[in-house]
Amino acid sequence: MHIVADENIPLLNEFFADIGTITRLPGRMIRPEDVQKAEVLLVRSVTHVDSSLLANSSVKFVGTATIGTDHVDEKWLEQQGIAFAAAPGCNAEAVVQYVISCLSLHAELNGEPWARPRVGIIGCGNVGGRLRERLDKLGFQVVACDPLLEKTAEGEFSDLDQALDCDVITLHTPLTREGPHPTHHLLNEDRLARLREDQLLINTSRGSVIDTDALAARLSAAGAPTVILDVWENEPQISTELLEKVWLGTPHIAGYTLEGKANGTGMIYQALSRYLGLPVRKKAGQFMPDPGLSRMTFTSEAHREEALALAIRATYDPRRDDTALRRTLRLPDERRAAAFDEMRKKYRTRREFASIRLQLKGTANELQHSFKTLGFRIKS
Ligand SMILES: NC(=O)c1ccc[n+]([C@@H]2O[C@H](COP(=O)([O-])OP(=O)(O)OC[C@H]3O[C@@H](n4cnc5c(N)ncnc54)[C@H](O)[C@@H]3O)[C@@H](O)[C@H]2O)c1
Ligand SMILES: O=C(O)[C@H](O)[C@H](O)COP(=O)(O)O
Repeated sequence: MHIVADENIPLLNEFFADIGTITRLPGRMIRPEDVQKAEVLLVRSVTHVDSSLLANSSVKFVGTATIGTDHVDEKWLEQQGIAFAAAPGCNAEAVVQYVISCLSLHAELNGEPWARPRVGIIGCGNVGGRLRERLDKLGFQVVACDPLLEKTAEGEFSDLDQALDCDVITLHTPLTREGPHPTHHLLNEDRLARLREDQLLINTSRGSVIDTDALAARLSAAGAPTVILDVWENEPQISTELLEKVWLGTPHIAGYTLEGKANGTGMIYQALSRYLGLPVRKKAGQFMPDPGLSRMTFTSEAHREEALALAIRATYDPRRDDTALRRTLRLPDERRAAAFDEMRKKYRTRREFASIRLQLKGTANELQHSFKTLGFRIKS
């Protein structure tokens, strides 16, 4: 069996070498001639999978090792009888931890208590739903907006305007252009105009959920909100004007923990195995190496806010990725897009909170509760 795969999918050999022969290609460069004789195509978010790529191919199965599926024409695949599998939720935990790190950093730099702001979560699926639960347990006031879920899911939901009125607004919708609640340019000029200077807006969903030109203009006007962007319109050709104006900008890596990426590969391996009628023998967890940092100790002196900030930041500090992305502003225009992709390709090994075991010596129960809620492991 011939498998064509994006070279940035981790653990390709470990999961797929005994299923077929793998041809690895840069995801943005996969062409119709590359897949013509392939039976299986494995991609990440940068490969557009549609009739123009697959019409003359022998591909029978497409897997994307990502949560987002806006790069795949699922309707066309279905019409052609081509099986399709994505990896829902694979890196949801990574994105939740990215948002929590941003919230913690913002609170610390503004001298604000950690759990004070009201957080509006727009889109409450795998990422937003998990974030909602986590923040609820940590004592945040959460305003959840998800018009597609509100009729079926438990819990209270609010409308978009209520979510957009919160101290922090965080976007977790898919990118959609059709249906009753399309998200393309959901945050348009009109909605952006209503945001206030004291608000923090975080986008880890897809760049086009916000209108770039309108946001750049809003950030140049008086009373602009603080903005953190992980995702951008027209990646990898992102707006340098916008990057200069946001508080933190990262190169679409919110989901890039080792666990998140490996889960994505593991999920499409499972789907392909089931499709081929093969036994599912491997799991992402078996390929996880020991983390570089595996233990931290806090004593009874530990102040809750500082201890949480320290542990969160030791695991992930968004300023590191922001600094690296901002360095690309110095490059000539024609090299910037390649640098964006290169940062993602060579992204360091980032681990999740659960990879760290905390030793708590006589600390308050409240601190222990917060650490556990965040997902750190506590050494008893
Ligand atoms: N930055 C990253 O690295 C990264 C990583 C993972 C996922 N993502 C993006 O985040 C998105 C969300 O991920 P997820 O796993 O939570 O997806 P999901 O499909 O589990 O949940 C999305 C939720 O958004 C809701 N929704 C749809 N349209 C909406 C609207 N107009 N207003 C409010 N809610 C709406 C849906 O009902 C659903 O509950 C993905 O589609 C992907 O594009 C980005
Ligand atoms: O949808 C997702 O899962 C994420 O956006 C994913 O992390 C994107 O990473 P890429 O596929 O571009 O490597």
